[in-house]
Amino acid sequence: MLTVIKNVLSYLRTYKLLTALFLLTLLFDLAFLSLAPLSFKFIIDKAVEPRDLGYFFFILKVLIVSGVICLSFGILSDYVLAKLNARVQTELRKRLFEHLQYLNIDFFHKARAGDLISYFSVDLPAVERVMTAMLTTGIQSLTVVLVSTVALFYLQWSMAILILIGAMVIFIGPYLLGRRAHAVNENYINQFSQMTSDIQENMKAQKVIKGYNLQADMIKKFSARLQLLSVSSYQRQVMNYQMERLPLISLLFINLTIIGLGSYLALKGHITIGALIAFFTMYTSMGNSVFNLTFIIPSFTDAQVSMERIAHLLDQPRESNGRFSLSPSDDNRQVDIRVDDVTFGYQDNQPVLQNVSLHISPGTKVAFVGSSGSGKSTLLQLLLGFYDPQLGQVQVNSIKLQDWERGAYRERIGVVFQDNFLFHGSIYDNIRISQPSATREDVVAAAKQAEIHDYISGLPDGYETLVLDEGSNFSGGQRQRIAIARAILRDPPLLLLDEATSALDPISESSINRTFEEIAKDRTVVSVTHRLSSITSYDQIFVFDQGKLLDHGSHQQMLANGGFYKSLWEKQSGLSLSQNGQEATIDEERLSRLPFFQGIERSVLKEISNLFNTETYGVGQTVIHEGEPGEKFYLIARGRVEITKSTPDTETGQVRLAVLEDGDHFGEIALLENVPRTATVYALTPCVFLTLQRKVLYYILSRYPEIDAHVRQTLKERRS
Ligand SMILES: Nc1ncnc2c1ncn2[C@@H]1O[C@H](COP(=O)(O)OP(=O)(O)OP(=O)(O)O)[C@@H](O)[C@H]1O
Repeated sequence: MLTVIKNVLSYLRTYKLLTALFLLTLLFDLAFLSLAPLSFKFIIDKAVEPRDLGYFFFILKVLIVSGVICLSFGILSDYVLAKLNARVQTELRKRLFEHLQYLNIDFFHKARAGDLISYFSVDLPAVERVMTAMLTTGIQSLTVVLVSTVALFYLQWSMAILILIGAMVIFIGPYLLGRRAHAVNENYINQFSQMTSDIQENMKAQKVIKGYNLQADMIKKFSARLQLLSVSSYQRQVMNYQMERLPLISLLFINLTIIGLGSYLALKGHITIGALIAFFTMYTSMGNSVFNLTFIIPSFTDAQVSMERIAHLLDQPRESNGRFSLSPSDDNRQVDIRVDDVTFGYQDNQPVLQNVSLHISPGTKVAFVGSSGSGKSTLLQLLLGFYDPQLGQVQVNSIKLQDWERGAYRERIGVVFQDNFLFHGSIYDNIRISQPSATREDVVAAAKQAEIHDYISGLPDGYETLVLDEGSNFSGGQRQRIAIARAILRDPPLLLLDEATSALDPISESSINRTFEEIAKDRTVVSVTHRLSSITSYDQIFVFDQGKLLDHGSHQQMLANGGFYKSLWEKQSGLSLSQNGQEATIDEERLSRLPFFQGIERSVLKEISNLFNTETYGVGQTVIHEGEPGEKFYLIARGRVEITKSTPDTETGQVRLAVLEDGDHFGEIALLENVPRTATVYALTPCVFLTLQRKVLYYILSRYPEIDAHVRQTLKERRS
């Protein structure tokens, strides 16, 4: 409890003047509440006993005047407390939000979004509640308890029926204020939930925000939101206090009535003075106040937990930040990157990149390729400064990345991810977010370059069309083009592309690749991709496998070198897609590289290649269900799938076996016999498959008994 009180006092320290004003107004309020019983002494001694009606009315006037004065101070104290609360809350919210903007990206991978939101929706309100409870009920009840403890020595109580009637009067005020209070509360809840949505959006957008160094903009926008929330919170609190105050006013009336009526009755000799005093002290009874105090104890418990959580969040490390904003030889458009013997893992002792060294010269186009999970995206994230290497270093323009002021470095970067975040707002704002100083013409020019201008212009609201639910009202390709326009508008010397086209259908993909070719001129481009055909013209290709850099060079050099790149290339070549992406074909050369078709005559392979069908699947669709009979073989012409198997050992009941992509195949046992599928296959991206039915294959092969036997034998061997 002491920690909570200490914390609340520390929050109030920033607002010394307001706090002092509040305490002063509260003092007047309390003075009346506590000292009112003393009036009986005067009434009894100076008015009732000597039966002096004139003096009685004088005391009554003094009581009414001081009552009104104290009531006014009480109302003033409500306003001051509401302001104080709104300020402290705004300050705490801002402090937490600012801190979140600069936390390591790792924090957001580990934390659950809902948990983060609850700092704002649960913890801060708990702090607010305890602050209010402390400054109102806490101080008041404590004072009354102290005073009434002394009074109890003298008093006894009666006239309970009048109290019951008074209690009914107490509810009339809140009833009358009900509708207005409801509206004010509704407005507050609306503002609050909008703020929660903004925060949730912000958390999801951390990559884009960090990539484009948007923290300051985000804080500014959030401050504007807080301003609105602060006003509605202030109104709500004033209303709540009034709702609480109304019964007090009623109580005051009852007090005055009792004092007046009781004294009058006593004056006339109808009741005893002792009964009158006992009745009055009912209102300030210790029991009541003790009840009030016990009522606020849970809020202390809640607040203690919440304050610890908030302190823990504020203790989380921020992104490291250096002091260099310009290198000595900087002309702002040249970005020279050296990765020097870098080892990195998300967890200690589990390196995802091992001893990687490479150089990216200014103005060149380079690609990171390799098998899934080989660390390509991780290296790109190191280049973005999202993580620091555990060993070795990344140097930009001969300066260690950690020594750069992160903002200054990221100002030079344009980044397009596979999934790009679109903020709630217009398309125009979504593009302009990367360059707030851009004019409308600049935005339109960027949209034209990203080949999305015509589409936007054709929408009824054009550039003002609202992006709903993170962009769900646009296709993957349109969202991607908006993100590309965003990157182009920034005109960055360094363009980072992380699987920027893999979520797209083939038509969108090839046209976006042309766009990239266009915008890549005059800048350094680093592209992570698994689609080799899109990077054959790049200056350098770096090939990764299991966290190690295997090879690098131009496409031609690496084909000549042979090795892993050549096998990746061969896996993907020989597969073609029609313009509309609906028809895939495979040539005999590629077929002959499938293990069970090796050594078969080209003419037969040509016939087999014509037997393949094309099947397309959308993201998340199941291609094969575990346990279902299998009669088809699949070859991925384009796309990425996940292979999972059911197991009782994991929470989800599934274990991931592999991720396969362009050129990979699965389900070959189905070509041998009709056995149940041993795993489930999901499409991770839009997929185009070439499929071959067992029955169709053997119908053709029945004409070539030798080949038929060879294929069956190879499949049998591969199965065992
Ligand atoms: N935030 C993370 N926390 C923990 N492990 C991660 C995280 N991101 C990636 N990994 C792991 O690091 C390894 C490399 O992942 P990375 O995404 O860099 O590979 P990649 O070559 O880009 O693969 P892909 O082409 O499938 O995206 C993988 O084993 C992956 O599971």
